[in-house]
Amino acid sequence: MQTLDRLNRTFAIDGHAVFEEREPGMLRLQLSSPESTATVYLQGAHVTQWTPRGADPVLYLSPAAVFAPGKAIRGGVPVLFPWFGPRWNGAAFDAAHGTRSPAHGFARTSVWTVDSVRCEADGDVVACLSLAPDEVSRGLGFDDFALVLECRVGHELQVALHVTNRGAAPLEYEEGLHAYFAVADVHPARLDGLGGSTYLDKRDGSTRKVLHDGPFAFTRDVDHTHLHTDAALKLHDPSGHRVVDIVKTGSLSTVIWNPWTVLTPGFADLPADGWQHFVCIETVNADENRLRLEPGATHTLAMTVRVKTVRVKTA
Ligand SMILES: O=P(O)(O)OC[C@H]1O[C@H](O)[C@H](O)[C@@H](O)[C@@H]1O
Repeated sequence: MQTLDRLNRTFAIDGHAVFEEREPGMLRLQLSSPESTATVYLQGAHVTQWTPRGADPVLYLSPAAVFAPGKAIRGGVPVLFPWFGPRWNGAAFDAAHGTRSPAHGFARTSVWTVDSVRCEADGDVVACLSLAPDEVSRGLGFDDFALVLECRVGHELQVALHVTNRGAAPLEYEEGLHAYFAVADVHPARLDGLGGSTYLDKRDGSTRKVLHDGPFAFTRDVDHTHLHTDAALKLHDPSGHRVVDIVKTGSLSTVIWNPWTVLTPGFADLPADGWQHFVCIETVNADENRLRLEPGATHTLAMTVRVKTVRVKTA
């Protein structure tokens, strides 16, 4: 059993890693490197904060987020496994098993185990958490996987999800690092890297479309699953005077999401103006990019984030 005391006795590193319980039943790990700080909740192995020294937080965390056992946290980097959005065979599975498959899978609401916390020679702090099958996953038909989430905090944030198939049959799954990036104002924000890519427009019945060339502007609610793309992305946030670089590995889908004014009222854990202050840019394998992992094989999905401040020219 991972109690606060035991976690601190086993893994705390003076000045670099400490466990806390700010909300009842919600243990979290505070990481601190010379270059940045981060917070990781054990529920979901969920990074809720990453802040380079002297900068504003790079990840958006909803001021109305709910921190309670079993509830998904709105913001940061939710880890999605073994399906993205609604389960692809959800209706059939649920009917056959008399159960209900939660949106985005069970990983984000499961409590992960802390395996290690370490400081590297270059000052980076690295935490590894794991998730093994339990009653919940077995009830949903997933009995033979091993997940490891590795979070590296330094001048970059690196989040890697390693999935291993421990079973005798192929493991089919979807996965995602559903990152919420903070922007000072979404209106002038632009996203580079998806021009010309094919996507499913979920706001239009998942119609298949091709994105125009050049930067993408956020002008309304958006929910795109871009397919067959491993392109690096650049989020320009002129009001925040910064550019965020997002590099993906082991990912062929990129999801972009913003609920705008239209959908925000449907989210009790988002404030009315929340949509103006984030865009989700998600490192994913979903839909046509769903994975099939052979017995014994491991796949790694990873996202690396870097921030550059853009100087404001003064006359
Ligand atoms: O409310 P959640 O279950 O966290 O999902 C929030 C959003 O996640 C992704 O971006 C999906 O593409 C959206 O369709 C979904 O609305």
